[in-house]
Amino acid sequence: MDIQVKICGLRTPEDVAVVAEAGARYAGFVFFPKSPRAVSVAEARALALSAPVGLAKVALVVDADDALLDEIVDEVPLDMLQLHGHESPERVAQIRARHGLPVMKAVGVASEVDLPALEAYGKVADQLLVDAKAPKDSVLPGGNGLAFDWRLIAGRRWPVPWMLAGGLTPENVAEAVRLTGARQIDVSSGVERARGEKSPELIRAFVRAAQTAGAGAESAVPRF
Ligand SMILES: O=C(O)c1ccccc1NCC(=O)[C@H](O)[C@H](O)COP(=O)(O)O
Repeated sequence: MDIQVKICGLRTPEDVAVVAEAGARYAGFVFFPKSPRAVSVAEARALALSAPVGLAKVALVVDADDALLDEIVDEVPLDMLQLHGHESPERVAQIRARHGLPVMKAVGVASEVDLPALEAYGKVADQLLVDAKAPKDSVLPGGNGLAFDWRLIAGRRWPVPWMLAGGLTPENVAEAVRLTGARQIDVSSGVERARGEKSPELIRAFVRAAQTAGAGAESAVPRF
């Protein structure tokens, strides 16, 4: 089973190069001013232009208005928009129609009651990001390095591709893949040496661990 990895919160051309060399599929740029990983539109443009072919560029926004989205989409060569705020299903559909880019909607999960939202967003988004719900007092709606109970989604499937996120690390990603059956994995805090600062060693270790977990899962499937 091929596991696709997204590394989120890249801020330097070196981050982008390491992520690509390590074999990740997606690179995420955060447009949320309060984040230690925030980049400006101009910075994101330079980062996206430095990305090699095959590395998909994702813009992460939080309840962005049309003006900001227009600016980002006009300036930054992108492959996907990640909506990480309280965007309603109607707003997701509107953004998708307006910008002509695939849209991934992040949904925070802490308990069973959060799961129906995944069904609702699965009808309007191109992908889902199944993430840990941010604590109420958190400044950041995501990227807090917190995991949720993966057993909540074990065996569940949605009508669109989805990524697992929240508190993943090189050490726990194999168990997360085993429990959830995720084929796409997203990480930010777990590959940082300091808040907002990516570690090349941790990025490489994470991608290796995720891909090894995927290969293990494949070999468990009987071949006839
Ligand atoms: O990373 C941020 O600073 C951030 C800010 C605002 C909204 C979302 C943000 N991050 C989301 C992510 O990086 C990931 O998609 C995901 O939540 C995993 O984060 P982590 O638990 O840190 O691995």
